[in-house]
Amino acid sequence: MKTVVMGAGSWGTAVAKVFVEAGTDTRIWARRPELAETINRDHVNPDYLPDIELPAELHAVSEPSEALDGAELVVAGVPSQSLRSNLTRWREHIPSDATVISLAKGVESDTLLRMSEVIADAAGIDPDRIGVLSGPNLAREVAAGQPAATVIGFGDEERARRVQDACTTGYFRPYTNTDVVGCEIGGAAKNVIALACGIASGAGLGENTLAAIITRGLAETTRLGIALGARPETLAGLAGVGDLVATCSSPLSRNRSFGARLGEGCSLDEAQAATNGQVAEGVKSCTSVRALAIKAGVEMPLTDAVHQVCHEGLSVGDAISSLLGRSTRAE
Ligand SMILES: NC(=O)C1=CN([C@@H]2O[C@H](COP(=O)(O)OP(=O)(O)OC[C@H]3O[C@@H](n4cnc5c(N)ncnc54)[C@H](O)[C@@H]3O)[C@@H](O)[C@H]2O)C=CC1
Ligand SMILES: O=C(CO)COP(=O)(O)O
Repeated sequence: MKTVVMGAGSWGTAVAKVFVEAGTDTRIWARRPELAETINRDHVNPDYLPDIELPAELHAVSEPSEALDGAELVVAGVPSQSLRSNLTRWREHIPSDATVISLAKGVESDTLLRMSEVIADAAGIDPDRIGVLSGPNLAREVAAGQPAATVIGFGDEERARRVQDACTTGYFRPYTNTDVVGCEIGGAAKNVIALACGIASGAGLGENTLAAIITRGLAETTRLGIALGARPETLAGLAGVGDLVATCSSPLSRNRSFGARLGEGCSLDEAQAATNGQVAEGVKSCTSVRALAIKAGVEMPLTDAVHQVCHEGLSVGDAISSLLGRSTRAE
């Protein structure tokens, strides 16, 4: 399955390495020509994964037309809020029978569309050909070859199996799942809950608090998923609880680290400045996930609190008091 990964950030680069190591003919598109040159010459991505040696077979290009030429599988690896504008540029070069998967974990701000819906809308691709790859996959750990599992979500199971074959290695184990909605909601919502965990941890709170946030975060994510047509088992699986636990627990998570800076008292701008250009998707998705929940008539108190802390000036102390001040109820 001739594959191109469109986006050479940390996750796009790690995923391209996995596909090459699974024996798949793989290219990577980097926006900046100098990064493509460095990957080809030095077999390293110095900005995002500086200490990881990339396979010599991985060829990088910076022209979308060249990258997409003859691709049977297109892996979209740019951040959620830039996916639409990129697809508009890639659209005419995507082969008409190519399969497309998204790596991005977010919900588009203006439209509240999930990433697979953005791909269908912006590139005019049949939804049967669109899927996602989502799971507990911190890029640095996967790039280092540490054992990890993930989910390939497609409505069409046969297509999911072909992608699964193209990225199975001795350390990377993809499972298939036909519940694309569940995979996407799990991936987008966990970033928001990881921000909440970071905020709590930055404010000096301990493991009991974090366990409560993770567990109640899963409950509100599952409520939203079910309201949008997801299967609860998906949210109890790798793309749900698996990714939630990895992201909420790891110091490698950009969302958790971003939240920790807010919890320590940094402003949103100060926390943003400390990311070195890396994306913390939950900062924007807290607002779009909250809006999706309001539209679906679902309560998401943690997501609402994260949105208010990030974008409405609510203090961390007031957010905690307001969450604990909610009326008591059965679990
Ligand atoms: N890093 C990780 O561990 C994982 C990330 N993801 C998801 O993968 C997606 C991509 O994230 P990363 O690769 O980690 O991001 P990153 O922050 O490492 O890099 C983002 C990449 O997108 C490029 N980019 C940024 N704005 C762009 C634009 N407007 N047009 C074109 N390219 C643009 C950057 O140059 C960079 O190559 C996100 O949705 C993230 O949630 C999913 C699983 C793991
Ligand atoms: O999605 C991820 C792990 O599965 C990466 O999380 P962060 O974007 O918070 O680093």
